[in-house]
Amino acid sequence: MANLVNAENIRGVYYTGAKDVVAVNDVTIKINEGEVLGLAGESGSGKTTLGSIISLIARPPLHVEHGTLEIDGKVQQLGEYDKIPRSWRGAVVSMLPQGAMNSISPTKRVRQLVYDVMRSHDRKISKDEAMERARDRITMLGLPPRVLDAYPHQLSGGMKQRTVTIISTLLNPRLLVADEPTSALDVSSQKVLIEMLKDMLDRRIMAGVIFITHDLPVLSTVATHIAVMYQGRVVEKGPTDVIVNDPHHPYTRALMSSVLVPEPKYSNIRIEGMRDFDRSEFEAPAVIHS
Ligand SMILES: Nc1ncnc2c1ncn2[C@@H]1O[C@H](COP(=O)(O)OP(=O)(O)OP(=O)(O)O)[C@@H](O)[C@H]1O
Repeated sequence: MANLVNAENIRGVYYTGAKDVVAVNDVTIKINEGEVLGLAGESGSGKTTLGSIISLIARPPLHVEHGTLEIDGKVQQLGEYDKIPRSWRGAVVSMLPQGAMNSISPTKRVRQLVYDVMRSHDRKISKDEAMERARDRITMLGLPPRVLDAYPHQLSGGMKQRTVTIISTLLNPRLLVADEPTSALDVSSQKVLIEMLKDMLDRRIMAGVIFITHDLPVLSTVATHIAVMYQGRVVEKGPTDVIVNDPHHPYTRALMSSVLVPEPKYSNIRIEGMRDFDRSEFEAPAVIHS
């Protein structure tokens, strides 16, 4: 499969005024076309920070000290003094932030949100054209066109999340970074959203996805590959079945054994809290499976 994304040597630090927090520490990840890379790791391990840097939306107090992002062979330096072309945001890489469905303006109908997104990229687009394109996309992905006329509160949680996902990909980004898109949904709405994301990939609406979640069972159904983060670093990365069934790094093994709905291989293992471990154990070198 063709290479889609090379994100290399990314270092992101929060300058807090007191002690700086190194949230992403020299991380390199690669994604091929058609892949869903799941980012896993405990709270605070740096998943959201890495996602925001790759989506080009890092803002102070977060500073990108260095890193490069290559998408489809085009290279962009990510350092804070490097100018990022407007055309990359939303159109080359788009982020669906955590809680997006609850942060959309309650006073705007979906059609207005759609127009705002389309217009941010193409100042000349008419309302009619924006609506026509959105209606086509919404219908193609199995939602009723009436969602365009709805206010956010009129949609169910699952419908709202599917709608914001569609809006965030209206510009056909090459890469979608979705941060905890399923965490506020019930199990059946999670399933529908995951099916829609897969459908969008099949239809080439986007060419690859970074899917950030705490939820390892969800990740094993959606991700083709998983990268496990621990204290700002990727400690293990590989195909999903290898990470789930044969993890090598001690932290990945601990993370997998903490899953409450374990894979068969883990069903007889005592569930161990992360606090039972000596953290120095996790300082083992990163394991990258091809
Ligand atoms: N605005 C901020 N200022 C200072 N430190 C921050 C800020 N935002 C995040 N951090 C710190 O950066 C580190 C990485 O946080 P991040 O939110 O990226 O982790 P995460 O793995 O996404 O966690 P979660 O799963 O809880 O969202 C943590 O130590 C966090 O406390």
